[in-house]
Amino acid sequence: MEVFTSVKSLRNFLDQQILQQKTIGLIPTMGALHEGHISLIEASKTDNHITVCSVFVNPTQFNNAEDLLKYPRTLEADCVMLENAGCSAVFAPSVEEMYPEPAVLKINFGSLESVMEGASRPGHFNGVGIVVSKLFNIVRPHHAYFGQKDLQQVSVIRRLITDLAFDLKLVVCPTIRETDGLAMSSRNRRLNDEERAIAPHIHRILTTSKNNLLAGKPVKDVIKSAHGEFAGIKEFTLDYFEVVDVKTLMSIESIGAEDSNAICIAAFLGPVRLIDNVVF
Ligand SMILES: Nc1ncnc2c1ncn2[C@@H]1O[C@H](COP(=O)(O)OP(=O)(O)OP(=O)(O)O)[C@@H](O)[C@H]1O
Ligand SMILES: CC(C)(CO)[C@@H](O)C(=O)[O-]
Ligand code: BAL
Repeated sequence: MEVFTSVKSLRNFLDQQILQQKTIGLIPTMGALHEGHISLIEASKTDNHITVCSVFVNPTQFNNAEDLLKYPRTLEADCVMLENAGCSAVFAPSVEEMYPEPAVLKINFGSLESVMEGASRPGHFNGVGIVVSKLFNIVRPHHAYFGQKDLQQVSVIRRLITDLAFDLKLVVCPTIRETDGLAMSSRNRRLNDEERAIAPHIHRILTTSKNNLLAGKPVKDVIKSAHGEFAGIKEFTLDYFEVVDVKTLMSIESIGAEDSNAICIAAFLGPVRLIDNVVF
C-alpha cells in the first residue's frame, strides 16, 4: 500500500493507473478508522481495481474549535488497518497541502442544509462540499463510497455530484454497528466508560420509535415519547430528533411508502456529539 501526503505524488500514481485503464474507488474519511470505514473499503475493492482512502481532518467543516482539536487522530494505526484491508493507496495531506490558500468559495445546499446537521453546525456542509469536491478533482474516482450513518451528508454529496457534473457513481453503504447497536463512529473513542454504556440508548430509541411509527402511532406522539426518553437519561442532551422524508429531509407529519422515511438523531453525551439514523 502506498501512502501519499502530496497532491502531486498521488496524481502521478493515479495517472499511471488511469493509463492502464484501472478503475478507482475513493473513500473519503477523517481517520480514526473502525470497521464502519473498513466496510467501505471492502465495497470499493469489489467494484474497482484501485481503492484510495483519504484521511484528512478537514478544518473547514468544523464550527466548534474544541471538536476539531479533540478529533481523534491515529494515522499510524489507520494505515495498518488499511493495509490489512487491502487498500491500494492512502492520501493523508496536511492542512497546508489541501488549503494552500484559505478557500473563499461558498457552497450553499439550500433547503438540504437548513435542517439537522446543517442547522446545528453552521458552515459544516460548505466545508464538506469544498473538501469533497477537491478530493473528487484530485482522485478522479469512478466510484465514491459514503456511509448511511451520515444520511444528510449523503444527500448533500448526491446534490454536489449532480450540480457540478462529477463523472462518478455515488455508493451508499449501510451503517455498521457494535453488538449493542451503537453506530460505529470515530467520536465513540472520546466517550468515558459510563457514557459508552449509555450510548446504545440512541439506537434503542431509534428502533422503538421506528416500530411505533410502523404500528401506526402518530409522528407527533412518537417524537414526544422520544424526547421524554432522552430527558429521562440525565447524561444525554438531545440536539434533535426528526422524522423526515428521506429525499427532501423535511419533517413529515405521517410516514410514507417503505424506505421513504427516516428518523435522525443528534445527541450529546458529555461534550461528545453523536449522530445516528434509521431509514424505513
Ligand atoms: N458505522 C459506520 N458504518 C458505515 N459507514 C460509516 C460508519 N461511520 C462512518 N462511516 C462513513 O465513513 C466515512 C467517513 O466518516 P468519518 O471519518 O467522519 O467517520 P465517523 O466514524 O463518522 O466519525 P465521526 O462521526 O466521529 O466524525 C463517511 O462516509 C461516514 O458516513
Ligand atoms: C466526507 C468527509 C471525509 C469530508 O471531510 C467527512 O465529512 C466524513 O468523514 O464524513
Ligand atoms: N462524519 C461527518 C464528519 C463530521 O462530523 O464532521
